[in-house]
Amino acid sequence: MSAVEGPRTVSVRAAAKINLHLGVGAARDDGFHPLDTVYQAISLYDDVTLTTAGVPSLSLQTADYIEVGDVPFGPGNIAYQALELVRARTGLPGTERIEVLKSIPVAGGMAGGSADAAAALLAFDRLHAAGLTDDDLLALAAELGSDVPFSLLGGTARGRGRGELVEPLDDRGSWWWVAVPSTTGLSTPEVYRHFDRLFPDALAEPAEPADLLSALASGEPLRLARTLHNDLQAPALDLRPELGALIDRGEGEGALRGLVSGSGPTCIFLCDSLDGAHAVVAGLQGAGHDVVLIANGPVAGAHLLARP
Ligand SMILES: C[C@](O)(CO)[C@H](O)COP(=O)(O)OP(=O)(O)OC[C@H]1O[C@@H](n2ccc(N)nc2=O)[C@H](O)[C@@H]1O
Ligand SMILES: Nc1ncnc2c1ncn2[C@@H]1O[C@H](COP(=O)(O)OP(=O)(O)OP(=O)(O)O)[C@@H](O)[C@H]1O
Repeated sequence: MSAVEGPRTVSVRAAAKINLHLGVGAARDDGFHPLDTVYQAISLYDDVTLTTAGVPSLSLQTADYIEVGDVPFGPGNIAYQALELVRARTGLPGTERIEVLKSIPVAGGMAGGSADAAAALLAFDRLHAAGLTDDDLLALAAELGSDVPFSLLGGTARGRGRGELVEPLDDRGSWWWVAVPSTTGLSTPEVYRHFDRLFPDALAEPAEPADLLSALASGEPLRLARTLHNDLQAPALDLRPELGALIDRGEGEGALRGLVSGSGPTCIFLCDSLDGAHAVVAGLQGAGHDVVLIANGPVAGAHLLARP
């Protein structure tokens, strides 16, 4: 007599990213921009659950500040694309039910889609015991998007190439951030195109994060605040001028520094402590910003969740 095997389930959690430094060089021949960036994973998460199933399906649950309709269902979803890719490469048969629980703002400059792709890759590997190495997973991740390798790695890391070449960095801090998402997202390619329009003479080589690296190693918030840098902030603010007032307001409420997260429009504020972050939240909510989130970093990259 052979035992009938029931469905198997694996859940993986992946974090949002912010860019503490985002140096952007002139567009390469392939259209991508060379980057020298410092990523940090912060405590805002998406969870991806895969269950072996005869018929593939995708279901989505979102935090109350996320419009479920902003996230594509079916083949347009990057978690689905990640599974197509890893299935093709491993040659493993089977289909899965995908459940995405989303708290990372959509089209917010926080790599929410990349987190889901990274989580789906890792979940597939563990669900099917595919035996992919970390390097295999990083290479597949790079095919899915420039930010996806970092979503696997997490922590604080330098990103070069088009952002896909990642290496961990020494970070002695535990940093407190306030994040203010916008109700309407910004398209990443559109922000890069606007960078090209604003800076037709951009240097080929992106700016390096020299001072930021020593600030991270010091663990001192004020030092880090002085070295935060984002070359996509000018195009993002030009496309969304109201973000400038938000940054000023957050700094007026006591944040050490505010800036646009990646390609925006989410704005992030470095605070000196958790109490400092609560004060900034209260000030921004008082100024009419309904959704104001607190997160700390660095946190881990994509990882399995224990199941009961
Ligand atoms: C803005 C950042 O989030 C900063 O970390 C990333 O550079 C964006 O990474 P991503 O969303 O994973 O981007 P991808 O999916 O690889 O590319 C989307 C589009 O963004 C633009 N893009 C992206 C990365 C890069 N280094 N140069 C670019 O010009 C390209 O138009 C590309 O077609
Ligand atoms: N699983 C997913 N979650 C969110 N968006 C997705 C997903 N799959 C596909 N998308 C599409 O990708 C677009 C970009 O979404 P995402 O949330 O990754 O943007 P982002 O955080 O600005 O990206 P990045 O910071 O990496 O540039 C969305 O507008 C949506 O149409």
